[in-house]
Amino acid sequence: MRTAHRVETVRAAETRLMDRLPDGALMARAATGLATAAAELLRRVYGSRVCLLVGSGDNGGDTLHAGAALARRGAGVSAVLLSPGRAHAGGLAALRAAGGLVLEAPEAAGESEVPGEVTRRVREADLVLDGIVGIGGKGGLRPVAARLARTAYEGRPAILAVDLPSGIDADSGEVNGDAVRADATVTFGTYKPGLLIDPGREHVGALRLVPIGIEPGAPDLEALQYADVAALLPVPGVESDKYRRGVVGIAAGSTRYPGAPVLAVTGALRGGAGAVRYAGSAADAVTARHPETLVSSGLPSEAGRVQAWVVGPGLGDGDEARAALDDVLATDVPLLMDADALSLAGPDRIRARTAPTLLTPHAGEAARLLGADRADVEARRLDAVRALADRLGATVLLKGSTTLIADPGGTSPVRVNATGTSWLATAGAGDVLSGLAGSLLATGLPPREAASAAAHLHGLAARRAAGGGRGGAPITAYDVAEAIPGAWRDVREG
Ligand SMILES: NC(=O)C1=CN([C@@H]2O[C@H](COP(=O)(O)OP(=O)(O)OC[C@H]3O[C@@H](n4cnc5c(N)ncnc54)[C@H](OP(=O)(O)O)[C@@H]3O)[C@@H](O)[C@H]2O)[C@@H](O)CC1
Ligand SMILES: Nc1ncnc2c1ncn2[C@@H]1O[C@H](COP(=O)(O)OP(=O)(O)O)[C@@H](O)[C@H]1O
Ligand SMILES: [K+]
Repeated sequence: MRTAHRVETVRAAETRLMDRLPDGALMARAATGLATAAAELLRRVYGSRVCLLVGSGDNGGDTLHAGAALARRGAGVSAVLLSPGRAHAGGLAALRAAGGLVLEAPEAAGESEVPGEVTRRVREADLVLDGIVGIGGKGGLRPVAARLARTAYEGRPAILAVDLPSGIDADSGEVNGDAVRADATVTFGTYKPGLLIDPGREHVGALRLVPIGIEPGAPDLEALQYADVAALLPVPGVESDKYRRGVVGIAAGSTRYPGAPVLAVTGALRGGAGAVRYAGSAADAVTARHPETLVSSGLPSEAGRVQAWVVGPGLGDGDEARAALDDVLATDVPLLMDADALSLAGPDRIRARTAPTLLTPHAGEAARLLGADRADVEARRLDAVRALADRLGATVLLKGSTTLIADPGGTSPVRVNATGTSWLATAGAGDVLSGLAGSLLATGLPPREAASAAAHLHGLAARRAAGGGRGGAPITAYDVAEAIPGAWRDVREG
């Protein structure tokens, strides 16, 4: 499990530890880890050119100390102080003692006064360390810092962010204004939520944790790793039969959208349930693709027993859709609500449910349920997913470039899934996810676990289908569904 903690929690843990350690010990640990990561990025430290962007706080202190360590190993290190009078004194002394050069580009003097020497040092460095601001930062980059960051992208240096890319919000991943875009980030003690949630996450690059000994306790955010997901995935026992494995029902589709239920069924068939029932008007399309599906065209409750229902993909908003929705809302089996079902049901009827309920909105659907703007939801995903789970009294999986999963009540950490790829932004991918998650619900997993396992597998499947790494190729939602068994095997085999 990868865990992340909010700034408040990190600071409290830091205070507890500092009471037991000599002054500067934590910064020394952070700086050592940072210098090691910088050296790996540089490959050859001796003779390399390193430029430090240094703000007024301890983030600048870490950076100056790491710069001193690199200078002692033969790098040519220059530090650009953005608040010359307030730069970390110990770090500055260490850098000077190691032969580093100190330059100034005061924020107060403004963008037009940045000395040419500073611009040149940034542009021509092999590596720039972003020590402008860390967990003490508020808002986006100020103008001089923003300009130097731009100079770095336009030049040749690799950019290594210290603790977090300056300008992103550590707790939420919000980016208000300019923020550093790093090739790599070294974070100290624990991950910060903003490093794992978009839009902040897009600025992070390769992420590395340097342990410094803090014990921050229960996390605010967690990301499941292979072993965590493997422990959740149901495996049939020798005595299993299709009913004991769980039956999932899909209430989806309409004459206008006959394809969505096919995709949901495709995901469900690969999600661990022993059988998939389909209820709706697209039975012919479903059986044409999946003859193994148990289909019916009447109301869901007349289709036979299931252990979980999925309602919504391609349902439309006609009378049949309303009837199917009313029918499944009245059942007491776990229910996954997606797409049209979310807007048709509305907040009050979702809140009224007492059986386990999982909602899988994308940002637009979440915005409608919250009465907010889509852009606001995308900018503040963590707040949005928590608010939605609390207001609707249901588990919420918020889709998008970062998938977040929250239970109501705020007592358990929000889960984040980052196994996906932007190739997953393709029509119908959400329908596959709803079938997959519904299938896992039917096997007996609680909504939070079913949602986490489904999001993880779905993202991995997309990567397998698209071809991993930095490349990849366009994929269809069907390709994603077909790649689920491979992703499942990868997870179980570690
Ligand atoms: N906690 C730990 O366990 C450990 C923490 N460690 C390190 O300490 C870091 C936190 O240090 P910190 O608290 O001194 O805050 P930090 O982020 O350097 O900057 C705050 C200053 O920046 C300023 N400022 C604010 N917003 C700004 C902006 N947008 N643009 C520009 N400037 C802005 C603001 O001053 P202002 O100019 O607003 O008066 C404020 O004074 C942490 O990230 C990690 O690197 C490690 O050493 C080891 C253990
Ligand atoms: N940029 C992205 N990176 C990773 N995953 C993404 C991205 N954009 C969308 N996704 C994922 O793709 C799926 C799209 O679902 P959805 O928006 O419901 O599409 P549809 O309604 O067409 O099925 C979701 O699982 C979502 O998390
Ligand atoms: K930083």
